[in-house]
Amino acid sequence: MLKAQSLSIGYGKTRIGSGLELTVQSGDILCLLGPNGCGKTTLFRTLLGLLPALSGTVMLGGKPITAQTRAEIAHQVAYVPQAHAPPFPFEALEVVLMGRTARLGLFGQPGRNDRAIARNAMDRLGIGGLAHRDYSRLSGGQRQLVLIARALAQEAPLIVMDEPTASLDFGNQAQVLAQIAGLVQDVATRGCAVILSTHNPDQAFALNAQVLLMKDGVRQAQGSAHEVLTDASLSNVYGIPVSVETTSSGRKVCLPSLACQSAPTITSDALTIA
Ligand SMILES: Nc1ncnc2c1ncn2[C@@H]1O[C@H](COP(=O)(O)OP(=O)(O)OP(=O)(O)O)[C@@H](O)[C@H]1O
Repeated sequence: MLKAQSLSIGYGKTRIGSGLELTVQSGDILCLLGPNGCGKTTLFRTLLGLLPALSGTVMLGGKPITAQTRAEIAHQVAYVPQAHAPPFPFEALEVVLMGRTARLGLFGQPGRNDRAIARNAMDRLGIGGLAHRDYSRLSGGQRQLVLIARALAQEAPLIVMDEPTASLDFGNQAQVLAQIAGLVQDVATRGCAVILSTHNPDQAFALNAQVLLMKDGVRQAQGSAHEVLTDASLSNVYGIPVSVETTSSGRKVCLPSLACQSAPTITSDALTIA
């Protein structure tokens, strides 16, 4: 489905990361973890063909992504960005219908089938009641769910989500994680795959995901959450003592030390918090 080899990422002459390798197949969940500024969004933009790789290759559906049109890419991969308020007012349903764009002709208008698919996607996420609300006036969490519904309406076999739970409340975080788990198992979606970034390593355990743990644009560890997320690797990447514990129900959780630390450093050439 998606394969990246020897990938260097960045902006013009500014290299943000290098030596990145990943393969995603139907039914996979790949979780990108790493500190602020380590290059997760830059990697996403490169994998989506929105940003040229500085070197290396991204193959989507067996073809170089650079050789494919936006419409071809959109048939294969949907992107859920972090939610921002748009400058123009749209109904939430219209935003979800935008997921159908690549399936319409050049001047095509969404038809009854497209509307049904968009409504289904909203119902599936429990936000059918928001269909006619002004998207720009929804809460951050509601907007995030609308963008996830837009990706579902796109019916692409791979969904890339940039911090999909960032602005969601506790309950909606669990709901979205459950949807992600359901998507990759669901026969109706023919076992799609999901790549997501998160700042919460517990989510990688909850999803039983594959993990790419990054720091300064470089892979620190890669493999199943259970192999990769250890006290040592998390402490190293986040610069604070972290302990991975197992709950009485057998689930693993990551507990950062709250003892006073020296100031955390945001990686790369980004800010350093004093
Ligand atoms: N358009 C750009 N031009 C140059 N540098 C950029 C650009 N956008 C981002 N960067 C830099 O690239 C680095 C990686 O940023 P990126 O957004 O990929 O990190 P991230 O891991 O997604 O961070 P976060 O977890 O905070 O969202 C940062 O140092 C950032 O300042």
